[in-house]
Amino acid sequence: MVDKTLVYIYIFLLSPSSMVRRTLGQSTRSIYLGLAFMSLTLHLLLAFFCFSVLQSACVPPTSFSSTSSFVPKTEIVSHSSSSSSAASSSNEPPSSSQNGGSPKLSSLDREGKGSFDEAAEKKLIGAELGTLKETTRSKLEELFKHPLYNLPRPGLQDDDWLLRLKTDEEAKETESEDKENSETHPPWLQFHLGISRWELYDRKDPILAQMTHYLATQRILGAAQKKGGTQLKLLLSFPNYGQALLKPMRQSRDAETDVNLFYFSDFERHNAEIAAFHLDRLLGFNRIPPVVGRLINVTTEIRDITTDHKLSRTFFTSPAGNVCFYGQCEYYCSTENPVCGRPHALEVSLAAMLPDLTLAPRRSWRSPWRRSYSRTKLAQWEKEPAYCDTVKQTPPYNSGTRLVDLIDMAVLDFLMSNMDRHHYETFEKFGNETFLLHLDNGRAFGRHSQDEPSILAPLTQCCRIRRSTLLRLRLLSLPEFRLSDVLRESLAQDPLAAVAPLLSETHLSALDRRLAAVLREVQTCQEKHGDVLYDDLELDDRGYDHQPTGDKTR
Ligand SMILES: Nc1ncnc2c1ncn2[C@@H]1O[C@H](COP(=O)(O)OP(=O)(O)OP(=O)(O)O)[C@@H](O)[C@H]1O
Ligand SMILES: [Mn+2]
Repeated sequence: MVDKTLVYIYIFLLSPSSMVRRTLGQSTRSIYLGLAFMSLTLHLLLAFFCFSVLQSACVPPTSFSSTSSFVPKTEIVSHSSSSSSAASSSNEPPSSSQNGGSPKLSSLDREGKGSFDEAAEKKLIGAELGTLKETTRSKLEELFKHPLYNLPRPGLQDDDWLLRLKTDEEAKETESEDKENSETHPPWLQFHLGISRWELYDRKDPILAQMTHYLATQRILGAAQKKGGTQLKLLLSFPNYGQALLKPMRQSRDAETDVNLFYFSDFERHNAEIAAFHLDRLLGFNRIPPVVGRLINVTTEIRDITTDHKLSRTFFTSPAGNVCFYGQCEYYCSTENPVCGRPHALEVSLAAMLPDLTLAPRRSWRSPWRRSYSRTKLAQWEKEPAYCDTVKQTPPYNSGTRLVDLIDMAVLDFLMSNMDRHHYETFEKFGNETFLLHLDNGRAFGRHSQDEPSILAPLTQCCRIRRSTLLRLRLLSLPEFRLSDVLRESLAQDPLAAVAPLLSETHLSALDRRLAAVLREVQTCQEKHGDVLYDDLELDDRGYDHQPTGDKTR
């Protein structure tokens, strides 16, 4: 800066004065020289002032330069690195550096506490304001420490696991070998082996973080269209035979559903699939397969590697120079509704695939509260106020946990405003005594400005709810664990959070509003009925409930 000032003075002194010499006479020359001298003096004074007074402003803040490395706006390379950059954008501290790069340690519920130098942070954001403690405490971590998220798990017998690798005899013979194998199994296989009668995964199992890391980072070896359903989705394959269900981003994240579109013709959203997985986990259900966001290159990671000709021939370059495709399906698979990269980069959701149907067949159940899927007709449940009485007497809703499971699902769907739950699935192996799979959440989170009370019909019409569910909902309505706060924190761990928050603040606050509505609904029920709560906290030690639906009440 000093050099620059001197150069400017030099130019000012010499250039104009040499011109003056050529054009003016002797008398005026002395006036100009006088002026030049004054100007030089003034500039020297100015330079001196800058040195003495403004020196600090000219020096880069070296003491803060180290902090810039804790907010890396880096490329999405791994679960842990992306989570730290995502957390930084919401003023959360990064996850522990010990977790860096290691999928094993980047446990989903350990986010929020890091090795970041607290003194440096105090300096940076001004701890004297007294807000530091508030901003660094992880509500998510606290929530998962709560006893309601650590209830004793039912004892599991052989027939309570979906898959088994070996018979008992074999396992005994090769116990150590077996243990070794379980450490080298690819994450998707470990995920499959962890599916039980009562839940899809154990929230505390490190395999969950390994699974999302795997989906977010593995090389894509194959991509083909997946049949079933109405909208475009792809089946990706990874090394070690892993697979994922891909749903692409089709519209801007915050685009609200067109008010003139029926729920069954609304676009599916990749961020809804991701957010639904996080929400279901926060509600303590663990009934949605792990879903993670990923930024893929449509050209190198789909177009160039796919052997699915029906898919590859729908690729084109748009007038804006973006690489697009549309595939073949019932809804929105046309040139007018392309899925486009920017120019190659595309946000997608990747869901872990469930075990193949040949290994673990599933049963699909039509929901008793299914909508009519007609523009003109109403469904039975919309016309009959006592509809639930009929359902309660109809197997499998007349015994076990099926009815309250369905009500759990209705609560999840109401919170995220998913009107498209026409069917649900269960694993055939477990018969009727098992959890319900909450698959296909692509049409959730379409509208934040409105709530859809009809989604809660199973709760309002039956006036039943699991005790554990209600207690967790109450917990999530407290300021210390506020649903919007824990979901924001949870979603910040997804790699795509580095691109933009997965749910806008408007959607997050809609969740708090809807949660309050659910609690009001339960309150209204309790004022009218005596058998609202289904006490699932007193089941037998295998999680079975042997009594008819009406008996486990409080
Ligand atoms: N993670 C998964 N693993 C294995 N199969 C899955 C998974 N997710 C979904 N499926 C299967 O794929 C089918 C289609 O998926 P999905 O329901 O998400 O598609 P869709 O186009 O949204 O369907 P719809 O148009 O009926 O709403 C599902 O019915 C389910 O059986
Ligand atoms: Mn769908």
